[in-house]
Amino acid sequence: MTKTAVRLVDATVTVNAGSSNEKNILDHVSLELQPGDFVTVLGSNGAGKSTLFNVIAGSLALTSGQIYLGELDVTHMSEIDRTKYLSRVFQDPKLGTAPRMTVAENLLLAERRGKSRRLRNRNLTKTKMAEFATLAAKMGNGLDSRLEMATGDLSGGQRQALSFLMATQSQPELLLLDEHTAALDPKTSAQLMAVTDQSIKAEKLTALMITHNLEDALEFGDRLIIIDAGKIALDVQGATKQALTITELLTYFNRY
Ligand SMILES: Nc1ncnc2c1ncn2[C@@H]1O[C@H](COP(=O)(O)OP(=O)(O)OP(=O)(O)O)[C@@H](O)[C@H]1O
Repeated sequence: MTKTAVRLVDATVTVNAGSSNEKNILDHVSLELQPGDFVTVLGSNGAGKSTLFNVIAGSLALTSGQIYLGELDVTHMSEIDRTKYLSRVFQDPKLGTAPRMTVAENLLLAERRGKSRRLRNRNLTKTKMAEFATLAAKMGNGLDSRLEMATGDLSGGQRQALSFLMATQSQPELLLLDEHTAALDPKTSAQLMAVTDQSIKAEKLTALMITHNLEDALEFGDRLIIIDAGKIALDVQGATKQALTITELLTYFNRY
């Protein structure tokens, strides 16, 4: 049997059950990712992309179906407990970092992902600061020279780069990127996207990335899925993904 990184079996979320507004916002979705898969996720507004991420992360419970991380059935595991295995980066740079803490303190906190979150600043030794500077330097945006700056004083791009670093620094078994470059200007967004791609490849991370940028969805990752009305409407990988065009992708959006 092939090892899986994440597996959804018939995952369904029903809202307004029993009323005339009853709806499956996630509708019997079965999806399996192998370790190292980098999957881009497209879909129109309200299609169910965030719902998919919410059920994987544990912030929304399934009505029926199962979710596995590796071999572990996490269907009923709390969101907090799932952070031992997965990380999520949101669109808003303010989410995911503590504003009054310095960049180095945030990185120290992220190192303790899934363990006790008690922070001891004496752990920020010279060696640790040098290690964090090397880590931050790979973001290529000056974050490494701001390790002692309060995170709330960073630019949006630097803060989002920090969120990404924090999400990846302990090599999560699954990385959820929820439109993580959407709030950034085009240059900053392209820079973070390039670092994202490099990190996922270098660290062989398994990742799902929601984006509304069709070019990014085609350029990055080795698999692409489109969510439509809570279902997977398209799931392509390898050469089939490479052969996809923007025009073909648009046919999935022009139906509405
Ligand atoms: N708790 C809830 N109760 C009722 N309806 C909900 C709930 N959460 C989400 N929905 C609905 O489910 C549908 C899917 O929402 P979701 O946020 O997953 O879409 P999305 O694809 O992420 O959209 P966007 O691109 O706008 O972020 C929407 O119609 C939304 O209004």
